[in-house]
Amino acid sequence: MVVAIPQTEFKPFLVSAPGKLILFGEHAVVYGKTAIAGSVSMRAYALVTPRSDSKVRLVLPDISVDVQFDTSKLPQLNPSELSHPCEVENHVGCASVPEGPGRMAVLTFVYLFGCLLAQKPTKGFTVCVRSLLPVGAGLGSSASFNVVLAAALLQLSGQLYKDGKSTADRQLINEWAFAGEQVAHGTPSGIDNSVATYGGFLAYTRGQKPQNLNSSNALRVLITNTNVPKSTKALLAGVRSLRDKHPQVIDGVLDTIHSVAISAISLFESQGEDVEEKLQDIIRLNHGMLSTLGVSHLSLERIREITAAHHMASKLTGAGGGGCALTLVPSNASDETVEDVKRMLAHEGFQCYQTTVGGAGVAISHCVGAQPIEEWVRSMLDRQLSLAPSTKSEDAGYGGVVSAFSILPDTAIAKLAP
Ligand SMILES: Nc1ncnc2c1ncn2[C@@H]1O[C@H](COP(=O)(O)OP(=O)(O)OP(=O)(O)O)[C@@H](O)[C@H]1O
Ligand SMILES: C[C@@](O)(CCO)CC(=O)[O-]
Ligand SMILES: [Mg+2]
Repeated sequence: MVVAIPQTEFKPFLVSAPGKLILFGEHAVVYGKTAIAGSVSMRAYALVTPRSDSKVRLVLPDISVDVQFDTSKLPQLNPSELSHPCEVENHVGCASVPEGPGRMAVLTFVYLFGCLLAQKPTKGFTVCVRSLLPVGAGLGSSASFNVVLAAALLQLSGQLYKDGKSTADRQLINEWAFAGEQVAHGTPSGIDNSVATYGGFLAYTRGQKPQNLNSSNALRVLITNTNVPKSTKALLAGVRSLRDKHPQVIDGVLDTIHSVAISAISLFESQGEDVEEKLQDIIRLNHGMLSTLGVSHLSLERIREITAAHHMASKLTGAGGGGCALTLVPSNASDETVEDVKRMLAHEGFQCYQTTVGGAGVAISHCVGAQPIEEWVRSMLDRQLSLAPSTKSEDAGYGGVVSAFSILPDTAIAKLAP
């Protein structure tokens, strides 16, 4: 049963969740094949603060959204009466949802609010989400956004019993975050929200419990953002239509991608001398298959060329069509070589990130006592960033996040409005 918390009972709280890096198996995972992915150290943060009126406000400075609704105007939704979460479009009623790039994010909020909170009289609150992840670049920014939003609304509805720490809490967060991904993308596999919820390094097959991978091979990975915008929804639809036209051919490609992921699992667990070389091979093979599916881009091919000249294999990661590429850096590559590659990539206008793979999933922290909110947010960000050991706060744009959050509470949040 849903029990909404009266506003006076809740103190501000902060939810965070990581982005993800898919090493092998994107797209094929949508069709029931296995993929391998891990969390990255860059995270999304949702700060939830109470209000004295009955409005709910959603502030998304990263995509220039600042909307406010009267709780009584938002639709009550029963998920079992909608054939798919994306149908929320037909139920927004008189709640005005902006056109443009923020529309999907707001619709997701309306959907989750309508399912989780609208049944009960709910006092007002503000949710502000900021992210250290590049938006729409293949690192799972939508999934971490959906995980923090789902966790925040579940927390407000009184459905989390252990602040998101128990298996049952995480399962619930993951289910609702998946619904959020469905609002935006139609047919996601669930891998992105699973990584953002559980964190770690895992093999994922749709409908099965994710399998934790304990890689004995510490991976050195370079992520390069092409800065070419792409639409995950359109790329998923493109692969679907190709498969509808040529089912046997495309199923063969998807099966090969599955075999690549299965080989990768055994390589991650083995110790042989040739493991790294074989991983480089299957990275190239996996990219070739993705290119066959039509989801590569000239910019991604350029990254492959530059890194190949330094004996490093690269592939697209995430939905493709632009976004990011990952490069496996051989353990014997000198720092000088890596810096050379990074310089050449930067020269082409690409942006490189260095991150570790694997780290904590969703985390919720509450503001307690009389601590000023700005101080508390800063200390929480410090603590939550330290969940991902390799992230240095200054590398990750920490200052930007704090300044967006620090002008909360609500009276000052108007300054964030575009
Ligand atoms: N910081 C954010 N604030 C608000 N909305 C966000 C934020 N980050 C992501 N989103 C939502 O997610 C959308 C981008 O999701 P999309 O799936 O296209 O890219 P991605 O998740 O970064 O890449 P991929 O799915 O390939 O890993 C944005 O248009 C927005 O709706
Ligand atoms: C392209 C895809 O496989 C990964 C997007 O990060 C889509 C999905 O699994 O939902
Ligand atoms: Mg996404």
